[in-house]
Amino acid sequence: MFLSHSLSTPNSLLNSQNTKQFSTSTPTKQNKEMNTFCSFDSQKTLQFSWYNLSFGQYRPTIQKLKTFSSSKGQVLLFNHYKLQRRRVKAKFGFVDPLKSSNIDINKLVTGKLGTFDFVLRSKSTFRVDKVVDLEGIGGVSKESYYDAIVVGSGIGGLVAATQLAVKGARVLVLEKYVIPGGSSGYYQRDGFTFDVGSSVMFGFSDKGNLNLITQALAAVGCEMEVIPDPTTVHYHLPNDLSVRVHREYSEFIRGLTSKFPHEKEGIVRFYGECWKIFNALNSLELKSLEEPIYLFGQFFQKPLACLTLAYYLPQNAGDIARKYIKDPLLLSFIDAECFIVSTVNALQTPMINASMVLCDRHFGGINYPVGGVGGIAKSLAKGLVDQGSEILYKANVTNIVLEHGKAVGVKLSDGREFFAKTIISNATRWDTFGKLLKTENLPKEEENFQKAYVKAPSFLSIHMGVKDEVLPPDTDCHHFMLENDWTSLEEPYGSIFLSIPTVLDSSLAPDGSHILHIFTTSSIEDWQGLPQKDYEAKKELVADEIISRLEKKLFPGLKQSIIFKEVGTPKTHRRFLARDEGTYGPMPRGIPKGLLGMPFNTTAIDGLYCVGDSCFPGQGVIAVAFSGVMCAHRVAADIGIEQKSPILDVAFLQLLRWLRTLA
Ligand SMILES: NC(=O)c1ccc[n+]([C@@H]2O[C@H](COP(=O)([O-])OP(=O)(O)OC[C@H]3O[C@@H](n4cnc5c(N)ncnc54)[C@H](O)[C@@H]3O)[C@@H](O)[C@H]2O)c1
Ligand SMILES: CC(C)=CCC/C(C)=C/C=C/C(C)=C/C=C/C(C)=C/C=C/C=C(C)/C=C/C=C(C)/C=C/C=C(\C)CCC=C(C)C
Repeated sequence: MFLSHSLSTPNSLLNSQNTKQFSTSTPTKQNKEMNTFCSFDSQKTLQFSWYNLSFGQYRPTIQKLKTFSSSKGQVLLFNHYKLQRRRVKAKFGFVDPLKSSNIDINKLVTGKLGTFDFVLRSKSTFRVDKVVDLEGIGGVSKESYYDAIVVGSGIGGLVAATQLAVKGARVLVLEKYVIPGGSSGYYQRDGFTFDVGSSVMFGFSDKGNLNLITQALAAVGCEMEVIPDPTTVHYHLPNDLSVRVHREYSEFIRGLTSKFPHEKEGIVRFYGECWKIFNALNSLELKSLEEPIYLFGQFFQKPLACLTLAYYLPQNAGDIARKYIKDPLLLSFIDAECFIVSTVNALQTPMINASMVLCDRHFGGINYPVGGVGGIAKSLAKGLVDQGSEILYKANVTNIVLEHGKAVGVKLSDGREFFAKTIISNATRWDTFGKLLKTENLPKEEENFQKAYVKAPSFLSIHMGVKDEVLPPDTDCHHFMLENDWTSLEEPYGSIFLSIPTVLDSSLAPDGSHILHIFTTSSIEDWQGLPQKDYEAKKELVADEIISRLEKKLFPGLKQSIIFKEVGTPKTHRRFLARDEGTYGPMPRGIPKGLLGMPFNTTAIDGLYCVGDSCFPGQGVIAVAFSGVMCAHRVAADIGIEQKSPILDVAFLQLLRWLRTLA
């Protein structure tokens, strides 16, 4: 795989109009040809370092970059690097810079060594007129010791990594799969680009403080083109209750009150209370709630907003809905509103989380990234590299290495080891503490978490390509369907989620066709222990039933229109996302005290942090983005690149631990 990116953080010197590019090839010790290119300005100042994008099990490390002028007036630049298993010295020569006119400073400089592909990017400054020596590899390079290693490149992990990188930390992200994104990744088949998971993007607008995905991208110089979705979701519910959630809040309220005129006041008051919370959230600068200097600062600057949030922290949406609404059918509708984002009913959904999503869809609106959701992770990964940090794919972390009880590194399934000041796990807490850490006892904190939360079920996903004539005109992008019986809402296969992202972005599918991503909750137990043939047959059978239900209720002729179909089960989620039992995230065992019991990013293990959906505030792409922002702030404070007070920290973290026990 050979990648080329555009350089989004060019150094001012490299930006010079007079920048030149030149190339050469030099045999290495292994006698393999290597071609490299580099750029420099007319003042003969070079700026770059090596970056490796794709390789097998070796990780070249920059040791030295050195330059000299040859008798022919040529400029040569040498780089030593180390392969993980055995060391190889390599020389990189760059010839005749001043004669070359082939300049493209907007391209990252790419190179190849044997089977390795490289990208050269700007970093350090060198005078090109200095003759220097080439020897001197030895010991572990400082370059291979990181400020933070992030295990996993889901949105949670990537946001933590990029936020740290822009603060000046050197980060290494290790991803088991071949592309970034995890549940927010993508895959391509027969001309279709499928989103692995949800296509509903909250926090992706250009308004306010809560557009965390937009902000995470902007932090690393990326901006994505988006398509506004006029309808967040179209509900198709029992008793033919059909509700469209319009982007315009007033239109949504008008639509809902027309179905429940007797509950008009209750509707306005319930959603009004959500706005109170949303506005409080939106007025804050969002950083780590585990960092007391920041938190006290926010209390000082915005006491009302902070007290509002503190008040709602232990509350659930269902209780508040019941204060205003009496009609059981409308309360069931509120359950559905919560279920689609939390996989539990309103009584189990924290009020802060419900408010966040029930308002953001009208405030910033739901926006779909052109080219698919996968572009978000790709952009973040590129931004990370542009900041001088690194991401390795096919890097399956099997162990978190502890030294005197502190997390100091990780070990991969192929034997490679990497070390850092801090380790951040984007694997679920169940995977982190059940698999990656080989400690005998589960820390008390994690025990408490596992007592309060269970793994939410996974999904059965059907990705289909269909002929476009099967969709009526004005079909919405997102649908939620529960046909007959409200009691099936939370049952496996009870309700059906459907996204048709090609309604917004037709470039995702070949002409004349649409993508249907259908998913429904399903548990791994249903799919375990089956011989391969029976497993395949069961997939077909269950998928066929789901498609029949959609055909009956929404799209007559659906089966006949299928061009492509691929069915994934909880086992698929487990395999590709490395999530225990393929779980969608944590789900409260009983009625939680809002968000009070959710752990933040620090863990009982010194130097080990968690990020992602098993951390505060839970499931959801925007939620894990927030968890990434919080984690980066806490880690930055702990490694000394953000302000911290050790005394306050001890007291405050203990207080938070105690508060969680009240949940
Ligand atoms: N699970 C789903 O079905 C699904 C679907 C749609 C959206 N989502 C959303 O995405 C959110 C999850 O985001 P997230 O950032 O917490 O996590 P994530 O699951 O999206 O990403 C975790 C990443 O870590 C990698 N990983 C895990 N263990 C690893 C290991 N040992 N070594 C190397 N890499 C490893 C995985 O391959 C994955 O890329 C969910 O809450 C949900 O809202 C989930
Ligand atoms: C600390 C203490 C003690 C105190 C203090 C007080 C305060 C200040 C507080 C504060 C707080 C805060 C800031 C908070 C925050 C929060 C947040 C941001 C949250 C967020 C959330 C979010 C979420 C949850 C989201 C979610 C979402 C989701 C899940 C989505 C999903 C989707 C889907 C699945 C789709 C559907 C589809 C169809 C229908 C088709």
